[in-house]
Amino acid sequence: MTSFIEVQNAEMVFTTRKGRFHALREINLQIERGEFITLIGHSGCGKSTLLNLIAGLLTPSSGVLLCDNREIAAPGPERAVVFQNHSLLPWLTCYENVHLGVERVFGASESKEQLKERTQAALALVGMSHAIAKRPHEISGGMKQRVGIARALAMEPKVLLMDEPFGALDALTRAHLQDELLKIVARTRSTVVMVTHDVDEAVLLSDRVVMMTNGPAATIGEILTVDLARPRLRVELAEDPAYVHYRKEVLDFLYTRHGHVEREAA
Ligand SMILES: Nc1ncnc2c1ncn2[C@@H]1O[C@H](COP(=O)(O)OP(=O)(O)OP(=O)(O)O)[C@@H](O)[C@H]1O
Repeated sequence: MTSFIEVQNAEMVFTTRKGRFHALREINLQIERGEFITLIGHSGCGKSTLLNLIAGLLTPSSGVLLCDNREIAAPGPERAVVFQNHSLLPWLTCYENVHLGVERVFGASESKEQLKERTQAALALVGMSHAIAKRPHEISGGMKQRVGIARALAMEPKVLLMDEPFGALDALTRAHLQDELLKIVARTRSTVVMVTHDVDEAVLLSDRVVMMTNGPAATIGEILTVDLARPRLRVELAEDPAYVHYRKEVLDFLYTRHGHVEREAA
């Protein structure tokens, strides 16, 4: 039986002005429904490339990707993407930004009232009901990111793909949104694949941490299963020996076994 998401022998070779660049090699990954997966690795190793392959924004040079037994050949509403820098349309209100996605997915099958309810419910889920009439420039970075998450969730995607969604935020806002995301995902039971640079974020959120080797021709080095009970509370976890152990495993992989090439050369 195949898993919910299957990446089978995926290779990614980019054609650049300087020639061919082999970004990813032999990527094999199985993700089950409802799993929270993070992709971690040094800058430039190919995390976003792998996420974009799953999103259908890129096509692999060879290999196959499947979602729910169908080949991923293009982007689709069942795989919503949240980027690091929110991608809200600046001339639309928060409500309109979310409604746009809702209309695209459910516009043909549901009434205007139902679309409105979906939009309002998604904004309520991320605690943004108070700002529905505001435009992106009138709200903070953390709030914009929440609206971006609301837009993605409102489309009821089977998979939520997130590329460093909290990377541009200050530490406190980031921690707050991580906690919110944990609660939302517990409610929606979404399957999530998230790119991160942050070891604590990876361990706190994930069922499995996919650790990538350095590029070029990067691949999956190791996969760490994080067997910590949910709900997870960051303050309690900080001193939990199991959490400390998982964190060290990821740090060892990144800085001992696969230290960044630039540092090694130095
Ligand atoms: N469209 C493209 N054309 C050519 N090379 C590309 C393209 N997209 C990515 N690359 C190269 O592929 C490699 C992997 O890039 P990618 O953005 O996936 O890495 P990343 O791990 O997400 O990096 P970061 O953590 O810095 O965001 C890099 O060397 C990058 O320069």
